[in-house]
Amino acid sequence: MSTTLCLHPRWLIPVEPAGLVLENHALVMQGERIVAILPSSEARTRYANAEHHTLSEHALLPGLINLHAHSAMSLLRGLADDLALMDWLNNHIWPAEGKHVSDQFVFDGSVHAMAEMIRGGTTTVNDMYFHHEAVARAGISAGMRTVVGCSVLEFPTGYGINADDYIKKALHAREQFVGEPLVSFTLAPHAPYTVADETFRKIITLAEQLEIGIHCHIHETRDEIDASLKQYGVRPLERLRNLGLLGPNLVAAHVVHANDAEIALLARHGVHIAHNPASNLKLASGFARVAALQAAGVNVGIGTDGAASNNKLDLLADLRLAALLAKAESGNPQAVPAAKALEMATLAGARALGMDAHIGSLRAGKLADIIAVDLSGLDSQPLYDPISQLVYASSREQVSHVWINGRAVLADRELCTLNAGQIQARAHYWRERIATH
Ligand SMILES: CSC[C@H]1O[C@@H](n2cnc3c(O)ncnc32)[C@H](O)[C@@H]1O
Ligand SMILES: [Zn+2]
Repeated sequence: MSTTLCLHPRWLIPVEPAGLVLENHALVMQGERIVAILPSSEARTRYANAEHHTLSEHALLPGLINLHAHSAMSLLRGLADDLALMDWLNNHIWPAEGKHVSDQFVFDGSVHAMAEMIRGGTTTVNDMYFHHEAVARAGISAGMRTVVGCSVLEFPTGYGINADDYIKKALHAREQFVGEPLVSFTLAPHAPYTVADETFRKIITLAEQLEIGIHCHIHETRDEIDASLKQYGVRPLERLRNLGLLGPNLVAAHVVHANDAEIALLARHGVHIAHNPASNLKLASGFARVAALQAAGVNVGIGTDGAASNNKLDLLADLRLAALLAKAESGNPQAVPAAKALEMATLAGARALGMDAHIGSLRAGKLADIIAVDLSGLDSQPLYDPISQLVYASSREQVSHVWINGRAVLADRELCTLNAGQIQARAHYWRERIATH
């Protein structure tokens, strides 16, 4: 019988229903699951033999879900800054990836990113990269819930040769991790400008057969739309609709540029959006119309994108940015209020991944992906509203504890599953290799 852990936080924020804050309540977990949320006093009698842990000045909430990341790109952080997307990719990132990306690079970079994410309260990452087995192994080492997005492009990158080869590698990788509780797979056609119609059709069929999701960069820049109009005579979203890609198993990363008709189209097809506010600002891609998307009923989660375009992997910072940007972009201070921002980084992400029955909120029966944020410091005072404090005034350093699938991966701000010193050493190793070649 697994041990029973009973957490007694100052504030318990289940996220579902939005805005609810429970005081004098406890959360009970057993094995990988939350088994009860009940008044603290009742928990102490009903679970008298359990391990009780008081978090007297902390908020307890569901783990954050990073809906769009390229974890291994942590090793390319700061390599090429202050550039627009296509210059950044064509002239800097793709050449560097061509030279350096290997199984070991992806494992080291992914572990590094996961350590950083866990320390900031992220418990699930929806990744998209190469060397899928290495990403999955990194997730298992970190104890992090990992959705491995298997990239598909038409051209060689050092990992695959052509679209069929990338797809073959994706299917092979997926087979290696069947039954692994923390790891799942998606097919990740890179973008409309790097993937041909025929490949999109193959991916749609395969995803349907395997019952897995699709993850794709879409409408990230104006250049992408102009190029599509020139090559295909239609904007990318119309092309993808015609191909049959739009549906509830699609996570569309970015969607910075969408007109009213396209927003209605996304809503009609139940497409999920991974909004990446920091990356969109840094690459000068533009301002996603988050308020309009949400008003139309589109589910919008939050991603960091890779550390080479963010340059941090700090979801708490980015959910604050998402809330602030939505207000400025829409001219409406009520756009994305604090509780909505928190929902975007948790439950909306879970919904986008088809995992909302299992993660994304604190509820009996769900998996125990949980974080504690210390609100005792002067930066959090005076504290009128813990959700406001979390979203508008907290920083990643305040994340004190993280459990994933019921297992402690951060305790009193110390990593439990990973060795920070070793991760640093690997980062130095890669820095030397990359900077001198
Ligand atoms: C197919 S996933 C890996 C591939 O995508 C590149 N990439 C990283 N960030 C972005 C972005 O914001 N837009 C488009 N492509 C991006 C990454 O360097 C890999 O080559
Ligand atoms: Zn990306």
